[in-house]
Amino acid sequence: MASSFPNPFSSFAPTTSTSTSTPSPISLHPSLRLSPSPRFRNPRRQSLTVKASLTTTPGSPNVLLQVKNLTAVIAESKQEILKGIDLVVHEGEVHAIMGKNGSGKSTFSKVLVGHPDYEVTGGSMMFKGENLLDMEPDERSLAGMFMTFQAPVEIPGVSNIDFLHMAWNARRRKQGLPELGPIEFYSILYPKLESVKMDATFLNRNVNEGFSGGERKRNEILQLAVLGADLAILDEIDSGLDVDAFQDVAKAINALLTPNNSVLLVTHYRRLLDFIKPMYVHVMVRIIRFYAFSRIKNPTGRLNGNMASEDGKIVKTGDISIADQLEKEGYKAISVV
Ligand SMILES: Nc1ncnc2c1ncn2[C@@H]1O[C@H](COP(=O)(O)OP(=O)(O)OP(=O)(O)O)[C@@H](O)[C@H]1O
Repeated sequence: MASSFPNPFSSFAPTTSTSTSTPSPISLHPSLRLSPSPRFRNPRRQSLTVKASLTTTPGSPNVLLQVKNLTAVIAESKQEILKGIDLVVHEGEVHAIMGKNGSGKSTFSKVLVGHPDYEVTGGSMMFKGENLLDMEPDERSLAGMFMTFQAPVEIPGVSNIDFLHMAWNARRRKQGLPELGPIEFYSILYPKLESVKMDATFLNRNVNEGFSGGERKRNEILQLAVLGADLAILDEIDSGLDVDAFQDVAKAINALLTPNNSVLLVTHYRRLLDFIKPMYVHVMVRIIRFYAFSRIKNPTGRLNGNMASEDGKIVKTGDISIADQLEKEGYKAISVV
């Protein structure tokens, strides 16, 4: 999607409070408790009954995320973007989603974390056995979801360190643990800064304000490293990174992988998958089919017919060889154009 999607939390008035006991009502990252807003409430959340059952064979990894026949529209225009997504992610798995521009990859990622620009119109999304449709964005984050955005937004008036500290303490509260003061928190933060090779001066700058594209991406990975996640959804984390930053970020992500947490990578580039190795590669693609409704040719010499697109779906799933095939042959290897 275009690099300038709106701040999902722009409807919240920013505060500059640095108090750790009273969470700010604003935040880009939903780890911070947000004041509930009707805009965030999914009007269908009560009516969409999830029938998905999360069954696991003894000894096999637990299902972390199960998405069934998910459909979603743009909240404002009601244009349907997701047209029946199915996806299962187990603990410890890395999945990559590839696909042509505009096929719905970012929309899917944002729908998973509850972005208010979209409304779910059907299907189900279960995370750790809980119905995501019953959870606000901050609840999804506190349950262990984390998303890095293609274009991370600025949060004027909130320093990076205060932001991380508040988000950290929000997680602690959720876990029933005592909050940490600034000094204790810094001792946790400092090694993470080193792990993503980020200069400490970035901590006192307002979140993403004036950051270069690559610095924003690195800052997102710092947030992930500090807060942790059971499911990290990384939307084009590789875009805009120089060669060194690319490797630093990939290393930092790999260092976060455990047998219990999972990563969903949205990427256009095979190269990232050399560093962060996915077990599954899914392709979302705009398939355009031509249906001839008459054998009679029109004056241009073409058959009369209709074009129908089948985007907003995962059309193919496999291993890394799919990414190799796309690299060599492009999406025509998969789509019918
Ligand atoms: N808030 C929105 N308002 C209007 N159109 C939108 C909105 N969100 C998504 N779309 C449209 O939905 C389609 C899918 O967009 P999305 O950003 O999900 O694609 P993508 O697969 O991530 O693309 P890219 O690879 O270019 O990032 C596009 O045609 C996009 O213009």
